[in-house]
Amino acid sequence: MQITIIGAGAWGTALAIAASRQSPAHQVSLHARDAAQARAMQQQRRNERYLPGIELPAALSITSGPIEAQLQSTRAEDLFIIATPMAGLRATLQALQGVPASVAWLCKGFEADTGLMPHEVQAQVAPQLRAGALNGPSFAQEVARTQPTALVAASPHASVRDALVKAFHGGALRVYANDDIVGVEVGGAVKNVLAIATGLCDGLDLGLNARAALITRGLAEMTRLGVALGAKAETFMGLSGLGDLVLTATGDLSRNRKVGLLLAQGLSLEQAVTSLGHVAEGVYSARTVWQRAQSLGVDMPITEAVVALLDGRLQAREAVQVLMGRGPRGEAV
Ligand SMILES: NC(=O)C1=CN([C@@H]2O[C@H](COP(=O)(O)OP(=O)(O)OC[C@H]3O[C@@H](n4cnc5c(N)ncnc54)[C@H](O)[C@@H]3O)[C@@H](O)[C@H]2O)C=CC1
Ligand SMILES: O=C(CO)COP(=O)(O)O
Repeated sequence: MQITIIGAGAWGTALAIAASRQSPAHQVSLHARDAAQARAMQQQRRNERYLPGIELPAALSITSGPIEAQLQSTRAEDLFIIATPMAGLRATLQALQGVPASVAWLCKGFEADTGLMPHEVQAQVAPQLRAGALNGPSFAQEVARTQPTALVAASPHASVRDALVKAFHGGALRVYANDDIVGVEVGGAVKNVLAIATGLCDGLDLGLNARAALITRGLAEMTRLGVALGAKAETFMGLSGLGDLVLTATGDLSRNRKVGLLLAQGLSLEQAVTSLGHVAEGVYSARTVWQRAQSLGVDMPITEAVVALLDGRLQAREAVQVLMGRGPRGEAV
């Protein structure tokens, strides 16, 4: 099986390492958009910019240049992984149009301009692809260090789910299959917005009770949106819902949580985003998640407060007051 990972950021690099270790029978290549970065990785056998301190396996090949050049000999049993942020998904899918292989993306968000979920972007630009998403609670650094991790392979196509399991399941990685791609993608997008909120909550020292309340009520609003979009409610109790929400909201490796912590310290959004050196998708998807919820009549008060904060319409403590000032209601989702 040829596995081509497009995007040499933290997560693409970690999964390329994991796939290389998984089986000598798999040929794995990691494609960087920047030729200089690719050359540095080839020489140093590390990705110091995005995943410092981790050795790249000798069998992993590093490429760059137009991806179209690598598509000619692609077979149905091969796998392309799109490891760019959401902002790069549309163009990468366009480049992969017509490949016979399975395709899966790793990005977690709603497209900033259109509000579309990743599989909806694919339906627009490359509807003939056999495609899906690989999600779940998974910090790149831990996967690269071979720490135990469970992922979820989501696709309406059994062959795509199977290709993802074949490529990554084994050793320290477990890959569960799920055909509810809407639920998996809503979980992945909304948990980033909620992680900004919990980072803010912890940065303001509001306490453990407040954090538990945010996570639980965040899960309720994530589920409401997902069900309104056609997802199964039980998906939100799984790896891409509760699992990734708990990880990202409480784990200090999260870039989205860090944005909340930095905003609470008084940094501007621009200062917070720049200081990360990595993408924090919640910053770019919060507004579209909120707009999509509004268009469906779904109540998402935590997301609404995060959007007001990111837009500069509310200060951190005012956002807390708005949430605490809401009237009483029943707990049911
Ligand atoms: N880092 C992690 O632990 C995890 C990240 N993800 C998701 O995977 C996606 C990628 O995340 P990371 O690798 O961590 O990001 P990163 O910030 O470490 O790296 C981003 C990579 O994408 C490239 N890139 C940036 N904008 C691009 C564009 N418009 N077109 C093409 N390439 C572009 C950059 O050159 C870089 O190689 C995000 O959507 C993130 O939410 C999902 C699970 C875990
Ligand atoms: O999606 C992730 C873990 O599953 C990574 O979260 P951050 O993008 O917030 O670091």
